[in-house]
Amino acid sequence: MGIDLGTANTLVYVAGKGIVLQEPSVVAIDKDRNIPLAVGEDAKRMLGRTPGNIVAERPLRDGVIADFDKAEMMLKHFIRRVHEGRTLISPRIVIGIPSGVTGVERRAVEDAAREAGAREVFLIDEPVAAAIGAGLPVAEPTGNMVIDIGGGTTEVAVLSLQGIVLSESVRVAGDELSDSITQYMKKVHNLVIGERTAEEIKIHIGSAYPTSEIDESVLEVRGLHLLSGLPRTVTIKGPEIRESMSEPLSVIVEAVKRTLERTPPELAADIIDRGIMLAGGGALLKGLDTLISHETGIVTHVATDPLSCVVLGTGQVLENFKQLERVFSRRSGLGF
Ligand SMILES: Nc1ncnc2c1ncn2[C@@H]1O[C@H](COP(=O)(O)OP(=O)(O)OP(=O)(O)O)[C@@H](O)[C@H]1O
Repeated sequence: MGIDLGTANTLVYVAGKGIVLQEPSVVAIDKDRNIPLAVGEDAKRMLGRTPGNIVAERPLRDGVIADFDKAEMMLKHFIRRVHEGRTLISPRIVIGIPSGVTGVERRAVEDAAREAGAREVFLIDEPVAAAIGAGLPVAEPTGNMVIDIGGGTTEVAVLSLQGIVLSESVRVAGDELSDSITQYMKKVHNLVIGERTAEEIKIHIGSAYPTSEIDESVLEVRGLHLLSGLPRTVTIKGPEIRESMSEPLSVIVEAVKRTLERTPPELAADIIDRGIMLAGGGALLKGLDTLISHETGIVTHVATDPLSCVVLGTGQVLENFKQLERVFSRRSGLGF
């Protein structure tokens, strides 16, 4: 089983079957009895809408486990669901984790997977998994750059010969972009909006670079008016939302530039030839490829299915285990 245990979404790949589960990483708990009431999509619908005795939360923050018990509950639930309620046959699990995490954070993911029933747990650096899942020829002695923009972390990595040559991980990604929209709505429109609404605004009229489609679009947003305290609808425009996200976007662009500056010349030449690959849900932000291309002068592509790259990569590792185990344990973060 291959798992992308993400801040925003968890995906599971089963060898021979493909992706069998794709759910938001959210758990809703009955506080009185300490049992999960809902996990995944059902729990996400409860975010910000729960009465006092129920709490709906994300167990991961910035790509790492923030609440161990809830993360374990969630993993157990997903693994059981994949096994369709049958008794676990103690699977071997390959999990993608951000490359910049500490030893303690790695251990937390490994422990949660073991507690959830895994027989063997192997951790793979997310940029490596994303590159494999995006179809980059990572086995060749050529430089490839992948930028994986998830919910909590953005990872920029240069890969060659199946390993990470250099990487940088910043804890600014899709969720930070949504938070900037929330703050903007409050400050400029006096409108208090929830997490889900901010994400919907980003997906519908958010952009990183001007395009006529976005710049002419408007959206009606509902929230609570700060001054009157009453529900209100406000109309917003594409360009103001782009402007509201400029700060976190520049943090991502700077991380890419810093990584390029540190790249050895031969690999840098390869990256100029091959271009940069964008993966992760954040790659779906309109115009982000154009912004990175414009800022770096290097052609930038968006992976075919950015949200699935990491889990597809873990799946490929699983299905070619013997072949990849040798290479990964020697060169990068798989197994330790
Ligand atoms: N169409 C879209 N436009 C812009 N952003 C999007 C779109 N679809 C998803 N996202 C954003 O992508 C992010 C989730 O991406 P993904 O599922 O790759 O993250 P993750 O793997 O859970 O996070 P991490 O890697 O940080 O642990 C969220 O912030 C979400 O709002």
